[in-house]
Amino acid sequence: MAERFNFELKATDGKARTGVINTPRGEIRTPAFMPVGTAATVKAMMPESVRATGADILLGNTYHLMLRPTAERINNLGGLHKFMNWERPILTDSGGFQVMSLAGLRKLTEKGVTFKSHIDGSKHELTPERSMEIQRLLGSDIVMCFDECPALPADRDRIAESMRLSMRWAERSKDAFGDRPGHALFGIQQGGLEQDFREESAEALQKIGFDGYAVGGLAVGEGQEAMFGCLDYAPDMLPVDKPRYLMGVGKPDDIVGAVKRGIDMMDCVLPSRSGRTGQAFTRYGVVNIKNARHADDPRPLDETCTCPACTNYSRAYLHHVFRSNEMISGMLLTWHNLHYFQTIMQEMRDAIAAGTFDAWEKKFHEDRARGDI
Ligand SMILES: CO[C@@H]1O[C@H](CNc2nc3cc4c(=O)[nH]c(N)nc4cc3[nH]2)[C@@H](O)[C@H]1O
Ligand SMILES: [Zn+2]
Repeated sequence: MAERFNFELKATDGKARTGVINTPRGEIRTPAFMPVGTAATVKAMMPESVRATGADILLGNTYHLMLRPTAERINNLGGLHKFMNWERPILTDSGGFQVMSLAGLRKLTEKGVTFKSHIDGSKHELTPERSMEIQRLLGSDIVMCFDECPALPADRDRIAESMRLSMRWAERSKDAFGDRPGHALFGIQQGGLEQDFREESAEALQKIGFDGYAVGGLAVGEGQEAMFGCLDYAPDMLPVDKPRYLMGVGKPDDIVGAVKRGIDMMDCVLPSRSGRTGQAFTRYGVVNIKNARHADDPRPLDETCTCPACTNYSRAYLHHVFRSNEMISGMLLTWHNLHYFQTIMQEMRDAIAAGTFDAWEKKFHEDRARGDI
């Protein structure tokens, strides 16, 4: 077990990279996809099932856990790993993004954000210092700076002002984080879709110095073309020897495009959230299992998939349990989706190591064009 946190680049293929992040709680193979475990659970999944899909690390949320059951309670009970029975690495988001997307009555000042809980209306405050304290109480292995993520579209002045606030908060986050061997603090690049602001943000973060760097401010409704346009230059502005984490992404083709552009880590609610609604991601495209055409289909969801849903059940069964709103429906489809996302991550890690990423990407898109699913 590594005592400290370090990133080893193993191979590159074009801009795509594969490597390993060594942490005291185990290694993270990159490029890595992190299932989202917002309220101390990856919804509908036991932790051992999450591990069985191939995940090395999962994501938790400062915002949700500070409201319920509170970071202090989790700390008193031994920390988030023990609390949720996941002993491998956990990355926690810092709360600012979730406050802006979930909380009510928000007031943003230089100090931080005050807001009302979306659960019970109680009043709370998040600052860089409080966010660092919460993530420390949780026992998070990878801590995110407290930042502000502006909703797009926004005008340049708004984006610049927000990015510069986030850079001042990054400095305060680093000061409050202190020196914690074996724990990492990641800075978050902001700047919207403005190349000059992205450059200014990357320079500001590197002057402060972080263990990893996230590309923030994306996957906020800008669309894939605009996101890829930004990813054509933003990751290159970040240190080559540190992990690069694209927050909140995404659909399978978003993930492949991000890895192609030099991203090492991603997280998204999509596979779990859509699994609960009956939307299955397969090698050949998306299957909405509630559609009547699956009612008598004896085939598995995806013949190439080795997950429990595809190994032991027919489309007809999955269709039935979704139509009858049985709990097993969300469990099986969430497991399948997370398994599929981890399968493409493993295939990309192998392809980059073999120098065959372009050929792999070509087949990835050809398979999805088949359409007869
Ligand atoms: C596709 O899923 C939908 O879209 C959102 C994912 N998109 C996203 N962009 C993000 C940006 C940031 C950021 O700039 N800073 C911090 N600290 N955290 C972030 C978290 C983010 N998540 C989900 O909420 C979901 O509704
Ligand atoms: Zn499957």
